[in-house]
Amino acid sequence: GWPGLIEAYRDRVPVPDGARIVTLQEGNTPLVPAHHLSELTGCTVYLKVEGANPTGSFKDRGMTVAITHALAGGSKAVICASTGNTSASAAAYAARAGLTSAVLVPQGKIALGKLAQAVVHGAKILQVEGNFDDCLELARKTSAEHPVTLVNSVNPVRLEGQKTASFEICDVLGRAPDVHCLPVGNAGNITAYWKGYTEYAADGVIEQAPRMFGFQAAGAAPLVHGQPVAQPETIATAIRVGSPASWAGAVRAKDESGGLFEAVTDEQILDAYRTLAAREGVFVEPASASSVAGLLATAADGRLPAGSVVVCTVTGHGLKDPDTALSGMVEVEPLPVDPGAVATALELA
Ligand SMILES: Cc1ncc(COP(=O)(O)O)c(/C=C/C(=O)C(=O)O)c1O
Repeated sequence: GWPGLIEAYRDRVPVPDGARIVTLQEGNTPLVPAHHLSELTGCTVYLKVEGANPTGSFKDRGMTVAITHALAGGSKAVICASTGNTSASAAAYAARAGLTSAVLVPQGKIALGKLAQAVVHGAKILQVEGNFDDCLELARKTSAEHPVTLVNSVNPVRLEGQKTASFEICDVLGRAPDVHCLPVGNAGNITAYWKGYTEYAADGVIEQAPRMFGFQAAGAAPLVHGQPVAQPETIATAIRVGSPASWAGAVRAKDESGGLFEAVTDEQILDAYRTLAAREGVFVEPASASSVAGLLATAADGRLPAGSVVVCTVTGHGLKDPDTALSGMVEVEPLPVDPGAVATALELA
C-alpha cells in the first residue's frame, strides 16, 4: 500500500538519518477529472482533491516532514500560528509523535471543524487578540525565546513535503499541466508547488513546468495589490492573510512560470463552492474554491487559453466549515410519517 509521502518520495524529501518517520499515510490524493468545469471552460480540467488527506487538508504533506524533523531533533513541543488547517494537522501529527502542540489562532476567525480537530488531538489552543499575521509574529517570537519548534510554513521542511503534490500530478498525468490554479494565503503552497515542478523539470521528468495562477480573496489580496493588507477580510477564513510569509517565493513562482495573481470576490468564491458540490460532487471549504473561481474568471476573460490542460488544487475538505455549508439551507417543517407528505414535499405528487 501507499507508505506515506516521505517513503514514497524518499530521494526527494530530506529527513535526518535514522529518523522515525511520523506519517498518517498522507498524500496520493485523487486527481479527479472535472467534467462540468471542462465543459464550461473548453479546457481539460482536473481537481487535486487535498481534502482527502488524513486531517482533511494539504497541510499534512508538510506536517509529516516537519514533525519527523522535530522528533528527530529532540523537540518536546511544537507551536504554530494558524487560520485552522495547519493547527489541525500539527495537533494530529504531534499527538502521533508524542509531542505536545500549541496553536495560536485569530480570535473568532477559525472554522468549526478545524477547531474541533485541534481540541480532540489535545493541542493547547490559544486565541490571540489579533489576526493571523499577529499570530504568526507571536509564534515566531515565542519559538525564538523558548524550547518549542515552530512548524509554520516559514519552516522550509514544510514546503519540502508540500511540493510532493506536484510530483503526484505529473506522475499520474504523465506530464505537467499547462496551467496550475490554486488559492494563495500565506503563499507557502504556491511556493512549494513551483519548487516541485521545477525539480521535476530540472531532472527531465517533465518537459515544461506549468504557469502558476494564484488566486486571493478580493478582501485579502496583498500579492495582487503588491503591498500588505492591514485588515484582511473574506468569508474564506483560511486565506484571510494580509502579509504572506512566503511573499518572495510566490512572486518567484508567478514570474518564473509566466503565471499571474488575481483577486476573486467572496461571491465568486461561493459560486464556485456551490458549483463544485452541486455539479462535480466535490465538497471543499470556501478558500479552496477560490482556485476554481479563478479558473472560471480567467477562462471567461481569455487569459486561460481554450484547450489548456489545467489542474485546480482544492486544498481542504468542506466538512472543515459546516457553518458556511449550512448557511444556504432552507428550513423545512418536520413531516408526518406519511408517504403522501414526502411526495408532496418532493413535488412528486
Ligand atoms: C484550505 C486552505 N486553502 C488554502 C490555504 C492557503 O495556503 P497558503 O497560501 O500556503 O497559506 C490554506 C492555508 C491555511 C493556513 O495558512 C493555516 O492553516 O494556517 C488553507 O487552509
